[in-house]
Amino acid sequence: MSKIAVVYWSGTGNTEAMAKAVLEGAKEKGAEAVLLAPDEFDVSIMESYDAIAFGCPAMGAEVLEEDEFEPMFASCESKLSGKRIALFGSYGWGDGEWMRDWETRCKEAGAVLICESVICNEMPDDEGIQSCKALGENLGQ
Ligand SMILES: Cc1cc2nc3c(=O)[nH]c(=O)nc-3n(C[C@H](O)[C@H](O)[C@H](O)COP(=O)(O)O)c2cc1C
Repeated sequence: MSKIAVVYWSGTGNTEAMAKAVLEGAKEKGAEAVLLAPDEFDVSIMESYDAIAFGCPAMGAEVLEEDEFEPMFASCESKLSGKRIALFGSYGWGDGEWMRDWETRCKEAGAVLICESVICNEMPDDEGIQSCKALGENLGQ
């Protein structure tokens, strides 16, 4: 059984709704999957997961949330090489620049992005939830 971590930050619940759908998708594929906040995850436990979904909304000016998520993610970055990951998050008024920059960062760290990232404008609609579930299924199989 594969072990999946869904590590996310959410200020107003939009990315949280996405994370829950990712979790559901991974579990439906038989994976042992857990939802974790940034303070429950760091590089020291990264190795114990077969794959990781990272979720964070666009914050600041097209960046990851800076107080909790960014330090956690930065600590993992040096160990991302070869790691199977997927990214998701909600945004407001932008065009997804934060996600493009985040993907570039992951690729430069050598991570294996196993599927397309999922971005949703504010609260995910049904289609967004289905895309998040599919992301979880990809990770879980
Ligand atoms: C401080 C702050 C900064 C934000 N910066 C951006 C941004 O740069 N680009 C964007 O598209 N949305 C931005 N947003 C909008 C959020 O990404 C959007 O509301 C998202 O749905 C929040 O997700 P959450 O409910 O998971 O916290 C910002 C929101 C806040 C509160």
